[in-house]
Amino acid sequence: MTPPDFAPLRTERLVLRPLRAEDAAALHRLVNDWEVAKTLARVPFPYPRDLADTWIASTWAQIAAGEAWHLAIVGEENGEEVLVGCVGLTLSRDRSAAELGYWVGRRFWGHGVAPEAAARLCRWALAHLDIATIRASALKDNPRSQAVLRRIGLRPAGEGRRTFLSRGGPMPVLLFEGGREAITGDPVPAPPPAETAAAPADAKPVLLVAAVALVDADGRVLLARRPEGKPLAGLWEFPGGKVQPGETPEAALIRELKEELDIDVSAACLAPFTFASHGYERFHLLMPLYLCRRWNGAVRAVEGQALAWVRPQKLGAYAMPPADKPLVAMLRDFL
Ligand SMILES: Nc1nc2c([nH]c(=O)n2[C@@H]2O[C@H](COP(=O)(O)OP(=O)(O)OP(=O)(O)O)[C@@H](O)[C@H]2O)c(=O)[nH]1
Repeated sequence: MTPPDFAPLRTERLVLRPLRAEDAAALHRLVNDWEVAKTLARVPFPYPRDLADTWIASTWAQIAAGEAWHLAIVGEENGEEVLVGCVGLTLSRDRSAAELGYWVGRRFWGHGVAPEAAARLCRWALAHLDIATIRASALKDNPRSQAVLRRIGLRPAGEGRRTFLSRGGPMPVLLFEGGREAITGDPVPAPPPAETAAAPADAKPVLLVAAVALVDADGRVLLARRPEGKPLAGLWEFPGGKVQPGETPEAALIRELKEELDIDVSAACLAPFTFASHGYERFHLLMPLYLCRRWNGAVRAVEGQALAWVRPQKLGAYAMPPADKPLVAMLRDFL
């Protein structure tokens, strides 16, 4: 077997990449340490050397099957790549959630490696997999790991018991979970204009976003997937974006469609259809939705975002921001 094709994920200081057969010795050295093994559910102690080889091969099979992504966390020391730990996500049976796990070699503790690596993998997963939730657990006697989970945005979700191979039986754990809002952030509001300074302290700014349902000759609607790095990454939405100060919604759409999809649209081809008015946690979204059946140029994902032409009846199968739900129902009825 060979390592699967998986483009490494980079952070400021680390690279997350599939494990390699040559990592086995270093992996064994780091994980065959009671202080590390005692925090891990599926790791025996002592850890047999040949288990490292078997486990590495099993991670390749899981990535290839799209079931779990256990990656090496590597850093750089004196210009050389060094294995620091591992981070992984395993899909739940119904594939709607993934379980996060990680460990860091003792010599690398205290540098924020675990939150940096775990946050990166979670953001990747929410943007690229069809999951809505990330779950994790940490031993009750492991406050350091609990702090990591809180730091990446997961929230406490009760208590449970899990079998720990290293401890020889079930142990009490704290459960954590979080969705897109918690991990990739609530969409960030535009700063409120000066006139709203006198508004009540709890008033949310109103954010004006223009969006469009592009409809092709077969009656299919274009959805774009919010790319990694944006709030709510991984959700599917109608192309569009924030209306800038001094811009009309139509001008904003014409600009966004050129920037995001490389097509030219004229204001005359943007037919007002309906709007969304939705209270997010930190702002209120007001989003006119236009219909457009004519444009110049071939639709192209300029920002590398995934695109899908979707039949109206199939729109419900795509996870979309909560504001879009009523729009989808109206589109389905209309088209
Ligand atoms: N384009 C678009 N935005 C939507 C939809 N539904 C929805 O809630 N929104 C929200 O509207 C806001 C649009 O912001 P955006 O981040 O896409 O806008 P933008 O491209 O101008 O942002 P940027 O320049 O900051 O990257 C986000 O908060 C997004 O979650 C939708 O169907 N299409």
